[in-house]
Amino acid sequence: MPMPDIQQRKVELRRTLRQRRAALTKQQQLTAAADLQQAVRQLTAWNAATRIALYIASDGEIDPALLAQQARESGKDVFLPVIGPDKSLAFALWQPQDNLKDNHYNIPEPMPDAKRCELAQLDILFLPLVGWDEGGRRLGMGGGFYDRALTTDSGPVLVGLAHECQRLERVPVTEQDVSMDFVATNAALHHCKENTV
Ligand SMILES: Nc1nc2c(c(=O)[nH]1)N(C=O)[C@@H](CNc1ccc(C(=O)N[C@@H](CCC(=O)O)C(=O)O)cc1)CN2
Ligand SMILES: Nc1ncnc2c1ncn2[C@@H]1O[C@H](COP(=O)(O)OP(=O)(O)OP(=O)(O)O)[C@@H](O)[C@H]1O
Repeated sequence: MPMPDIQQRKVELRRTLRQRRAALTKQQQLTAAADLQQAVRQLTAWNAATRIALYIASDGEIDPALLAQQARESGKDVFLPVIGPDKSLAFALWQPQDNLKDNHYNIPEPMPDAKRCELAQLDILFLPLVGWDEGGRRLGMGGGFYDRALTTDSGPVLVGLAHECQRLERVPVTEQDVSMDFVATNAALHHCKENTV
């Protein structure tokens, strides 16, 4: 399929899936966020991890705030994505008392002076996403931020966080799209690596 068709298809799927998660009630969101913890606890890498990155939920995304709290309680450092002027993505330390500042997309991020962590030093990277499939293919918000940041093979375990209702039969991807090792949802931990072709 030529590239423009894939991009167009992604635009349509984003619209559908964003509407679907926006339709979840506050109560459904709270239940999903609580249930997400069961799935994440099944990750082998979770117990030993000392540095993890996640995100501040926006636009109906499943909320990893409880995970952040749990991580800190077990002594892990929690990092958040910070968008650079060159559209790069860095990861900055997020401590509960920290003031955050809204980025261009009105998503709060740590201040510029917050301690950074190299991607290679993270143990687990939890990714926000709009759509996912069993093969670990990821449809994001369309900025390409994570794909550009994840161009090297070595790095953290990549775990997408999502509502089960954001699942697609197959996410259309290009060569630049980075696939995930796992997807943790409100219903299960999906192991993706063995399914990728
Ligand atoms: N919670 C969260 N944080 C994140 C991401 C994410 O997907 N979720 N990102 C993942 O990459 C980065 C931000 N990427 C984003 C890309 C587009 C839009 C967005 O709302 N786009 C609007 C157009 C806004 C505009 O350009 O003014 C839209 O599509 O409607 C939001 C975040 C870094 N932080
Ligand atoms: N490694 C890369 N190098 C340069 N450009 C890239 C790279 N990866 C993605 N892009 C570009 O970024 C744009 C958005 O890509 P895509 O639609 O895959 O974003 P996304 O994964 O949905 O977004 P995000 O990761 O921010 O949630 C596309 O124009 C794509 O070509």
